[in-house]
Amino acid sequence: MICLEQVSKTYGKSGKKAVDSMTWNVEDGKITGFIGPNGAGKTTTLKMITGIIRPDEGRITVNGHDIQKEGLEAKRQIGFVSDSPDSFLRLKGIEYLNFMADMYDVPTQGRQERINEYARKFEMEDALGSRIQSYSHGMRQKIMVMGALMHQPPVWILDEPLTGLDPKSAFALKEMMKEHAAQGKSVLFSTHVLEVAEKLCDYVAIVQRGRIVFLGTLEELRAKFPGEESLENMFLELTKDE
Ligand SMILES: Nc1ncnc2c1ncn2[C@@H]1O[C@H](COP(=O)(O)OP(=O)(O)OP(=O)(O)O)[C@@H](O)[C@H]1O
Repeated sequence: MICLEQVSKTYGKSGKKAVDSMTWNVEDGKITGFIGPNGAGKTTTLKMITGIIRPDEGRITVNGHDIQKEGLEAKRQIGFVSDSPDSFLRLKGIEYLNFMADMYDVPTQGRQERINEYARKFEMEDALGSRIQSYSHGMRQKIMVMGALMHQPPVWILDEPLTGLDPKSAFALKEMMKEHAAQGKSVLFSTHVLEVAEKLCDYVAIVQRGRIVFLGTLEELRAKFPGEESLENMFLELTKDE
């Protein structure tokens, strides 16, 4: 479980809060979709949960570990895929996966089996021997997902994970997310694609100008808008500028 208590973040001296007093629990055993308009604060929130940036105020715990005070333990719980998969470009895919496995003390025994399994699921077997810089965007996305999952983290945090994936790989990742949640673990992912959120999520958190404006199941969201069928219209209503 991920717990945020009164978390805020302001960049620079603008005074405008990118994330504003956010209090929120991401439950185990569920897929939680994090949706909101451009600039609403999704990436900032995910980067604070993963310890990449520090909140100005508030507290974040991941499976009971405070990301500020017990960073290593908290980070061990997390597999994070960022929205920009353009890193480690000079490494070959296989080197990157072994690097990630080394970073997280994944035993060599069983490592190759895991690599083979993910490579098969994402049809990356033939690409692992090539440098990441030669990969397409979707392939880079896939190798980042594989790397993030090498240590079998209980908490998955994925920033726009389906962008650029071909239908087969998107299907494979969605199935993996469902299996992970079904094992009682957490999946939190951000998306702009409301159809994906509708089909995949148990819970949605809708963020607008750094604040959570709705948190609950899709049924609860529908109950708020009786007679409205379209998630898009509900989303637009919740996030419209006053
Ligand atoms: N490094 C930064 N420096 C200054 N301002 C930033 C920085 N990163 C984000 N912001 C600002 O913080 C706010 C929230 O941005 P964030 O990237 O978290 O939104 P988002 O919901 O992920 O947006 P998108 O859907 O477009 O990816 C925006 O106003 C953005 O301009």
